[in-house]
Amino acid sequence: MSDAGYGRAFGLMRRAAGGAWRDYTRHAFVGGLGDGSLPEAAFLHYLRQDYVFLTHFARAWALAVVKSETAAEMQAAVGTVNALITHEMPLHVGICAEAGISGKALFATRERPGNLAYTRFVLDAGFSGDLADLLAALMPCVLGYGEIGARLAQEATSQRYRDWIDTYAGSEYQEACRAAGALFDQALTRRIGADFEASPRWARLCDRFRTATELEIGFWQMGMQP
Ligand SMILES: Cc1ncc(C[n+]2csc(CCO)c2C)c(N)n1
Repeated sequence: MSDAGYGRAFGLMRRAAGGAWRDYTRHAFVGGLGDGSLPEAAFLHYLRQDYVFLTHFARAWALAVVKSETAAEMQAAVGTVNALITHEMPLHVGICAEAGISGKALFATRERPGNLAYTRFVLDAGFSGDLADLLAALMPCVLGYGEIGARLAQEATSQRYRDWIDTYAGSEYQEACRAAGALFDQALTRRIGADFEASPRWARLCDRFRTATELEIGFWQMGMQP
């Protein structure tokens, strides 16, 4: 598969991540969303953990505002902070409420270690590095879900998790992925030059991308263990 139009840096890092990318985007949890075999208890457990995840993910995008060097970078980052807090997080609250999980129970969710490791890894990439480091850690999440949603929309054999699939396969999210990929290319070009692979920083940036990808695999794994 190509980079799905999510930009040049993503295509290169995705390839450099090797089997980890495949294990993330074709995990058994993803297969269960597509064929409807994922137990509801696992899905709801995942959603509750994901709510906590999004809280810290919004903090990481807020850090991207802090680490921005241009108005365009600031605008892209703050737009994502806003989308996360005003759209994505209430969506989780709504789905959980429909399933009988109150806001109080959702907000009291205890964070699993793998969840904690992932978001604090991303935040640390930003605290200890620049916007290139931070975005390398953020991209597997943003673009991986875009790729998974687009594929499941074609291949799903069950309607059970159709709403979840449609959220990520939809044109609005796919457009957000193309914008994130463009931001990533521009931020890297500004900081390491246009010949990404020739930069002395490239290997380390690829490492951050791969580690975040491995932490996504761990997140699916956690989702299957309510
Ligand atoms: C574990 C986990 N990984 C990725 C996503 C997807 N996601 C998180 S934030 C966001 C919007 C833009 O940053 C998207 C698509 C998720 N929900 N949970």
